[in-house]
Amino acid sequence: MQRLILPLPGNEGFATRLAALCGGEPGSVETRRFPDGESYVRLHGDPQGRAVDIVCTLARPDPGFLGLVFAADAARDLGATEVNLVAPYLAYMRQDRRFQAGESVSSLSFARLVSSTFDRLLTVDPHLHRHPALSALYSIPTATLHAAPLLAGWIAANVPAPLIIGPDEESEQWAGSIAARIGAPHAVLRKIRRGDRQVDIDVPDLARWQDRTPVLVDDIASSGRTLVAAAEKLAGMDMKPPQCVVVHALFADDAWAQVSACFERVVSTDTVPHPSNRIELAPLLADALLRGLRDCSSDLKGTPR
Ligand SMILES: O=P(O)(O)OC[C@H]1O[C@H](OP(=O)(O)OP(=O)(O)O)[C@H](O)[C@@H]1O
Repeated sequence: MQRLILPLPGNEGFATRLAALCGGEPGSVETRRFPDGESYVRLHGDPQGRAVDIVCTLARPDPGFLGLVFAADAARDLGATEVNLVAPYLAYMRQDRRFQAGESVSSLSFARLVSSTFDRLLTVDPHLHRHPALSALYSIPTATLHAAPLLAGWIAANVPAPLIIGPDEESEQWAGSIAARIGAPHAVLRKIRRGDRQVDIDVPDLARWQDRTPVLVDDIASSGRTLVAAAEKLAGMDMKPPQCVVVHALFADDAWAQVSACFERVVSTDTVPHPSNRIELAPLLADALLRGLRDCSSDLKGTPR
């Protein structure tokens, strides 16, 4: 039986492409607020006897999260054989430990809530720096997809003679893998985060790459301070105008204006809808759904709830 693809509001475009690519039936989720502010949710599409994939990217997750839970519970009540969360961007991955006494470890709390609601989770490049895999946080099977090959393809097709640059030590994995795929050199900067919007960047000597176009690659652009600080340092080094490719285009508040002013071009994947989206990931996710969420990454294990 065809899968039922149910997008939460704002995810319709991605879900329509996904459904077309994996042969699923697109449905919809109607949401509104009752006068007292509580959430109303109604599914349009019949979950009875079929796998249901609820599509909801989790950028700015707080206002819609209860509606997402209600939609999943409704699909299960109405006979879905399994209820999966397709979250191209996965929220709450950065507060993954107690940095100061008394803080909540929101990564773990959020993972518990999602794991108690869904059977499986499919996502793209979760911000996993201190945990080896999503299975360290989530108790349901999780499938992780990686955008690096597509980022590499975009850079190879659009930027002649690139120098791939990761803004911090943790981005070595991205920068190294993208550079290796396209036969380009890469460099990694040093970042010290001093606060939510305070970042210091040190740049190594890049003089031997002055004939190349610097391309910053990162997983997330949120406040944009990492990218702005890196661009400011590069500007003082007589390099060619830099470009930037990110996976998850969160661009909080005025970040888009700040970042786009510092780079010749900024592009992103479509995990979060944004004017910078140029790299389409629906085919990657559709392929994962067609394979039954198998073989996406090593952390697809555990028992569906
Ligand atoms: O746009 P911004 O607000 O600068 O946020 C984006 C940056 O933050 C994340 O790393 P982070 O500095 O949080 O380091 P972490 O790997 O220790 O979480 C991410 O990998 C980006 O580099």
